[in-house]
Amino acid sequence: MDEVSPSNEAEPQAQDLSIDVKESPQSSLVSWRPSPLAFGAYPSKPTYVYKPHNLRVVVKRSLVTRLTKDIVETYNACNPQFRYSEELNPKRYLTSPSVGVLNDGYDNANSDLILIANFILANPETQRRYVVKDVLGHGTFGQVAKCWVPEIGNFVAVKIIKNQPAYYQQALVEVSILTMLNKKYDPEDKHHIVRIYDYFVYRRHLCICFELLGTNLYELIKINHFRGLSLSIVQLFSKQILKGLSLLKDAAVIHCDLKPENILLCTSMKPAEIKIIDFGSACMEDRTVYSYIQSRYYRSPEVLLGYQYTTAIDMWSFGCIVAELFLGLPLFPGASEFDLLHRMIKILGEQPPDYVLKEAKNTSKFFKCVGSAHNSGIAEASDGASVKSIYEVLSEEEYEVRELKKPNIGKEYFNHMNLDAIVKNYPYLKNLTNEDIIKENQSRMAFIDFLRGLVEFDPAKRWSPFQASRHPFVTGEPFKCPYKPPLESSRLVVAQNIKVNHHPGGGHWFAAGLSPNITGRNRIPQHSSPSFQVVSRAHASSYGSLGSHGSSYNDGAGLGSSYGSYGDGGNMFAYYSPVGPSAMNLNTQGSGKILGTSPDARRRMVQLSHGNSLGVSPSGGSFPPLPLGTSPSQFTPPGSYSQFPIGSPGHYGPTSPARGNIQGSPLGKPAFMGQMNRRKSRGYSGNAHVQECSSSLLWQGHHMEGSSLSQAESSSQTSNCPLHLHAHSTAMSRKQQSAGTVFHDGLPVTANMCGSLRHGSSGESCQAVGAVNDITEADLSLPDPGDWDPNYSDELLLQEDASDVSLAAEFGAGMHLGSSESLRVGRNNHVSAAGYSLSTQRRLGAVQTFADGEVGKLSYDPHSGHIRATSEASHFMPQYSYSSLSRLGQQPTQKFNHGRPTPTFTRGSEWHSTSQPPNSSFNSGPHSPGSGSFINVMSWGHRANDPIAGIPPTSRGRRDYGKFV
Ligand SMILES: Nc1ncnc2c1ncn2[C@@H]1O[C@H](COP(=O)(O)OP(=O)(O)OP(=O)(O)O)[C@@H](O)[C@H]1O
Repeated sequence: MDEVSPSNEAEPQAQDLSIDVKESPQSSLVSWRPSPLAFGAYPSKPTYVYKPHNLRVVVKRSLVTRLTKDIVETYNACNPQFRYSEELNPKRYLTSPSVGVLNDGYDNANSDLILIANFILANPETQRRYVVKDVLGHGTFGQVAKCWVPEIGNFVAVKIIKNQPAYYQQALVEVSILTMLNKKYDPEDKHHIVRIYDYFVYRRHLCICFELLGTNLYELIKINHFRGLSLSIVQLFSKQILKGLSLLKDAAVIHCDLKPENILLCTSMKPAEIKIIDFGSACMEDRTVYSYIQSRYYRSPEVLLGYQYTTAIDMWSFGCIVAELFLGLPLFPGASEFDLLHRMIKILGEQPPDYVLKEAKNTSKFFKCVGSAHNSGIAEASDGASVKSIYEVLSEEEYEVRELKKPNIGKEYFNHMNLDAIVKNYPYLKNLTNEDIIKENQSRMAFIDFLRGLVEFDPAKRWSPFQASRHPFVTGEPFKCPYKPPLESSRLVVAQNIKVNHHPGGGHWFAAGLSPNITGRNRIPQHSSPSFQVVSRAHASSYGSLGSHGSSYNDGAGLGSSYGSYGDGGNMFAYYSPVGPSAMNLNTQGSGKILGTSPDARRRMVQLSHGNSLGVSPSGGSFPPLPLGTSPSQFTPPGSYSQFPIGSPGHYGPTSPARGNIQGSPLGKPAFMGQMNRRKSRGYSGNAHVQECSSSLLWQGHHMEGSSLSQAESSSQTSNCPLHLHAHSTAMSRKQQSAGTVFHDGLPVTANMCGSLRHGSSGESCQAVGAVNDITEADLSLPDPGDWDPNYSDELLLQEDASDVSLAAEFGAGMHLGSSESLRVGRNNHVSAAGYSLSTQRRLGAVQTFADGEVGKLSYDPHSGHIRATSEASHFMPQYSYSSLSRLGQQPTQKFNHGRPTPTFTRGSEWHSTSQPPNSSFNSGPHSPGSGSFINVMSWGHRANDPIAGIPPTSRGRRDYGKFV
């Protein structure tokens, strides 16, 4: 506030008398020093003279500001003996646990770099500094920190990968794919794919620098109390996601983990913009090595059934996401794969086509054959109408007999178990006029038709991003009749090399796609659907190898170990060398460095110089590229040298590393299992995870029972945790007093809908903690999506979300990717062309710390819901996520920002287990919890007044695979 200050002449006296003296902007630049008199007796009369002609406007700093900003001087004024020492400052740890046990004490037991506030990550090559300010999230791969870049004057997000070779390897895939997408396919940043700015190795951690984004769509739904968003917002997001997906299709990249958590709001865009993140599971379309991909709720039928998959699986996930955006709840919240499939069949009123079931490797797990062999192929008539299939889905009992275990079945959320009815009967906003309702109905009809083209069982009939983007729901054209998509051209992908220079390992990349020396692998497999029409054309934007040889991750010191894998069209090789020279910093005689070096000369890869090594396998074809999508599991035990065939997509026998004859993992068997689990059974339920794992994991030729993991999980999941307590105490439950929307003649008759929240008691919470493993959807209740806030507006919600976030959009000057190319990074920004290659020298510590014992102890971390290796009790360390609810000006909620993965259904667990299911379009059927009631009745719908603390602060537990590090 501007104030009038005394004259200049009087100022010195005034300063002597009080620290509350007014300062001019100029004087504030001069360091203010409190005088000892400031703490003396207050003078009885002013000692300065008021002279009107010397009046000037000054800005007054508050007493608190001065005392705290200049605290050291204040202390000195109080006590001249006081000496400030930075070392004595208490550290604000951002990583949990914060005890350094690995990597010379830099890493915790989870191999995460221990971060404290203002920790500086530095790119050793460019000297660019990233000052860690907060942790944004946690994922399988490590931590994502919000960092300030002083050089640029802006924030970025830095993903700090765990210091383990498996994660390092896979993170390199993310770097390479994202680099390719950014540079080659989307140089102008128009396709809603996150921008990658930089990457480097710091204290043995690969650090990947991204543009800073905002809240993810799951958090957005959560902030909205799991009420769906309006169709106009769903349309807006759909359009943008489709842009991203069409880019991925052009680039022949499958994201493999599309879900609301991996779609983030941009921080500064108006209208709201979103971007797709997390390419850590992505793979090239012709390198579909893994059979267990996608988070369960968003898992496509072909992945579930073990059929060959393409970019079409992302379209399925996309369909699930848009449905969830509208409904506020997942469309197929399967507690197990069996449950997932049954939900799909029920809601869609169909089942996968016979041609898929005939070839899929898991068909017998879920279906029985009820027709004769000669009937095969008549599952679909020529006019497209389905005829009786020769396959019938197993009942629960039949499944149990076959698999010797009961399938996990989740709660049924929807009263109406078919897609059309679920959407049509979804509660309307209150106070809509008749005209609004008619419009809404029309939009819903278009939306249903849109969804039907996405969650289509037949991958060959499922719409492509291009086809979907022409749908009236997206274009906004009037919807009159079922949409007939334009004919989609298929493409012949032409191999072309893309090189990502200056890989942190030094030099050439391991392959991230095709290599010219791999023949016959650069064609996207076509589905053999009777209805699929292919018009082949040359692909304008061809893609190819991002590199050409295997990789390893290793200490620079001679005692390090080297890991690597590489493959070709028919085989994939993996190797491990316990004493291999550093793969990350070995220089060959040429300009390049070696990745994947083994002490065995036969396995050593010769690095070709950058200039001429595009797409060429480094050793004359002996070490063909590592396919994108490398799994942490691709490591072999010390000294071993394994080989397992890759095969083509869709051939899953020995194709997946999960089924390969790898002899073991340097991380230890449990570690390997944990890593495999990441790939195997993403979803929510820990039980389901174990179940899925045990049913299909083959390792060393044995059937993996999963029991050890199961035991580990269950025995470790009983730990109490204050956070959990908190989470449950703030969990909401609901009671829907009356709700229901009857669709009648196109117009809904909206019943009186209201609901309430209550905070669970701590006693209940304790129980819930103890039984965390038992928390399944069946125990959970729902928020009431029917109890709408008449004042609610999506736009307001989005505004709120974006309002408090530091912007990264201006970032860019000087940020660069690759070595010599100018790259646009983020909107409005250009990166400089200054090259940076990364020094990968391990300056600190000589030996990589991957001892079996360190990773072999499983425990359940109730903070995060992760199964993790622990060596000691984790710290109870609150963190306030940048995307946490506290950003909305609410009571900050304690947040352990470990990210989403959890072996339990944490999303569901956010609701109180005794609450009553809604009456509206949500079912209280056989799997629903019984009746319950809200205590402390609170209005549910009024967002502005909602106690945000009532929303559980827990991180997003969205996967069911065990976290193992
Ligand atoms: N660019 C970004 N800006 C803001 N937050 C981000 C950004 N990238 C990641 N995050 C946050 O960090 C979390 C983890 O990131 P990400 O999904 O990339 O990690 P991950 O280890 O690959 O996770 P997953 O376990 O899903 O594989 C995200 O959910 C998000 O909350």
